[in-house]
Amino acid sequence: MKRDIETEEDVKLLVDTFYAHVNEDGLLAPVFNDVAKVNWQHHLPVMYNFWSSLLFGSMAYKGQPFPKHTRLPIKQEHFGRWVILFTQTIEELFEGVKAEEAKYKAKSIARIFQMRMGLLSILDQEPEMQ
Ligand code: HEM
Repeated sequence: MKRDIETEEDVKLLVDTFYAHVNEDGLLAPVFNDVAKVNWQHHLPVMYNFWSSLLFGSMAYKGQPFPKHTRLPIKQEHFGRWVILFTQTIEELFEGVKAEEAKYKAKSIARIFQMRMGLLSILDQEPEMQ
């Protein structure tokens, strides 16, 4: 039986596994590596802090995520894939209340980003992302 997300080590495993999947994905990997030229040694610890703040209220993340995304060439299909990979990663590794919370928060933030980028209207049905 799988465990829930309980420790900082669990968050690290979640983030590392998720971005490993992102890096194998034909749609998302080029955005991170070719367009944004992400420095993974920098980005991964930022994402540990982000998810630790969201799930455990650690307050370790102090940034503003949205502006980092506005100039990326990303559309609904990219967000859809991001959410699928994130959901699959959680389900691969964990189960429980925090695991459900992480999936829900990821979906909600993806939806808010898309609305702010004009990719999704408040009236749109939630796309099938499961
Ligand atoms: C199509 C989907 C997405 C793509 C392609 C994408 C790509 C990126 C890129 C390229 C960066 C900048 C990394 C760097 O240069 O250091 C970034 C940062 C970040 N992204 Fe995303 N992202 C996506 C969706 C999301 C979603 C849904 C969330 C939240 C649930 C999220 C949270 C963040 C956070 C917290 C940062 C760090 C911002 C900072 O440096 O403070 N991203 N993302």
